[in-house]
Amino acid sequence: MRSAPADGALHVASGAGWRRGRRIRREAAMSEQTEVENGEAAAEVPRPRAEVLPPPPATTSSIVQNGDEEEMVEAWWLLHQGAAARASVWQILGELPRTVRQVGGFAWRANRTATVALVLLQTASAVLSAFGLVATVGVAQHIFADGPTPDRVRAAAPQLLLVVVLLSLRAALEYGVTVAQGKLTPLIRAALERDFYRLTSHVKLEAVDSPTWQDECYRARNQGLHYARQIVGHVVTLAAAALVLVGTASVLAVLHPLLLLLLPLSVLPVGAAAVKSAKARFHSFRRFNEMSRRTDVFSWLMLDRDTAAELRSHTAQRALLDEHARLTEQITAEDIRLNLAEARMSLIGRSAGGIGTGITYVVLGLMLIHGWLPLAAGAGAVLALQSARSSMTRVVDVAHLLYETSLWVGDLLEHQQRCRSLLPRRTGVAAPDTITTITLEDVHYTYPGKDTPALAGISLTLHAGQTVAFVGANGSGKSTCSKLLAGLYDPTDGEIRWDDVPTTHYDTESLQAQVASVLQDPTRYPFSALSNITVSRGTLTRAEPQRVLDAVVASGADQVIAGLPGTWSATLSKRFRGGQELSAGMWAKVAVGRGEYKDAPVLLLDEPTASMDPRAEHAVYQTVLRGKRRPDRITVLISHRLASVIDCDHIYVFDNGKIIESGTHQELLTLKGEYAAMFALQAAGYQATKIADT
Ligand SMILES: Nc1ncnc2c1ncn2[C@@H]1O[C@H](COP(=O)(O)OP(=O)(O)OP(=O)(O)O)[C@@H](O)[C@H]1O
Repeated sequence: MRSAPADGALHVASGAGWRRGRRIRREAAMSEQTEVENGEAAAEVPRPRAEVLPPPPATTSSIVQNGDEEEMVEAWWLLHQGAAARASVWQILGELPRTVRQVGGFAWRANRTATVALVLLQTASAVLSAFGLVATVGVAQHIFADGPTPDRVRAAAPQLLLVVVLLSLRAALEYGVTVAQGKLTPLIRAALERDFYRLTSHVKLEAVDSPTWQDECYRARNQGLHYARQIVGHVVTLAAAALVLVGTASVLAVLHPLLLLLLPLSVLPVGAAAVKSAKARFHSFRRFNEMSRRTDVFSWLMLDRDTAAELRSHTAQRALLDEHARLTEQITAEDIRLNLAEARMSLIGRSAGGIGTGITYVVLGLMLIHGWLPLAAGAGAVLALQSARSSMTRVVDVAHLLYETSLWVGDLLEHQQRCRSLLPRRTGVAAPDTITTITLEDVHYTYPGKDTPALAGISLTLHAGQTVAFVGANGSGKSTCSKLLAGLYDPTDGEIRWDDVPTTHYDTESLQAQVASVLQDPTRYPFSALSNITVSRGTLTRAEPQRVLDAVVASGADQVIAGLPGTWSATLSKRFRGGQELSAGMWAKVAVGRGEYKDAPVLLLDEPTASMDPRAEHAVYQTVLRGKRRPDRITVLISHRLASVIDCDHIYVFDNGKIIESGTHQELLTLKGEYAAMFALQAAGYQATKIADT
């Protein structure tokens, strides 16, 4: 690093020192300008590093080509889609106990009373179903008995009444099941959703940078949470159908033990057909989904407000419509093909089921002929077997659905577990709320998944009351360094110390709370103007009125907010009715106001005024940087407009993750290095205009 011959006095901490230093530096800047006019320093303008890029091909595809199914199948978001179609019956059955236990756990934690009620009511309903069947058989026995018809009907009447009572009771119990399920489902989903957002919004920034984590997160949110909503319903339906099957078996055993043998004969072919058609349905669903996701991209581009202006200005609507139409045609053809395939599958299923039923009735007939079974019991058996067959179909369908659903929910839970391991450091020690020095010692930082470091040995010391600037070419590491200062990343090597205590000693979040960052591209919160300021102190609903006002006056956002209908309560987003749209410069003022309101001992400003008009920029520098609303504050300014860093106490010039020069503006000009060259280039632009004007 080329260091300017700085003496300690240049690290001005007092207000008087700041102003004196400013005057001296101004004079130096003016004499430097003369040098620029002579064209001396301009000769050292750094050359951009060159990479050789070959020319592109003449034709290209958008996001999907005909026949690129392989790529679609392997897309990460499809991980579990169609898993039920691929799994064997044993795999599906093997997963069931675990899933039921898991869902039971969710339900128990969400609401114990509703869970107990659900289990009891569901079981009672199944028992009533079985009794209902027995009562129906009783009715049949009377109807098929010997004697005159009026007598037989009269004899059947009490049993008939019992059937009606049992059915009504069952309806009441099922209502109870629906109510308990209706309570549990939203509670479970809300609990999972709360956990999901609590964990994902707290994980280290590095994790958020990782594409793998992003993929997982997207999948967990879009699929996991979606399926979590359905899983209770699936378990309840499966339990109901399975209990009815058990009830039916008991009824058959009561009618005649031999009838139990007829049960598998009747339900297994139906079950096999249901397995086949469920697999076909899942397979088709998966393929259909893959394709519609592609069209969604185009639909979104054509509808979204953010893309609307550019789309029109490029007159690119036609190109997008063509791609959309091409994909829609493929989807339509696929849709028709799948519908026909499903129809064929259903025909095969029904035929298999029909054969099974035929065999059952033949056996039943033989039993009746040989007198093994009274006619009335035979009629009851027909009813029982019919109910068993429809329950079996339901069991198979729901078991498939539940299998796939449980994979997605399992994915969500795994993601949550991973997030727990990615939470920021918790040492139980809070960072101090006043800081005298921040020292970076040989700090290295490499972004996850990258080979080259973004910071390669940064050493510097920042003092309370100082304003320092980070300058340098794009991608040289300035923002990364400020993020490390903000506690958003930890060095991969080297150390950061606050008053000689390594920052790893403190809770990460407590460090972050002591740093106000105004980032390059500030977040445009779709909240009220007031919440857009208070959010920096971790609240959207509570404000310290005078402090808010001082902060927005300092940043110039007071004029922005005063001009909004509704002022403080105006919603800053057109996405909501009555919302207001701010310009980029206005947003920048709001963001600086937000940083000021935090009133932290460290303020990091990453190109805060890039989109502001010259007057607004000047005002921000006067109040935020020079006005020193907090005299003990360490302020770091990142800027490409070198005119704005002239007055800083110290300037660090970054290049390729290293500091190559540092000093005051004057010292750096004297050094005639990279900074002097960049400054000369910018100053020459203004100078040329001045000369042309005169
Ligand atoms: N989140 C990230 N993940 C991976 N690499 C990143 C990330 N952010 C920045 N980088 C890389 O780190 C290097 C330094 O980037 P950084 O944003 O710190 O530069 P900068 O000096 O602030 O640039 P600019 O002046 O353009 O804002 C660059 O090579 C950049 O591509």
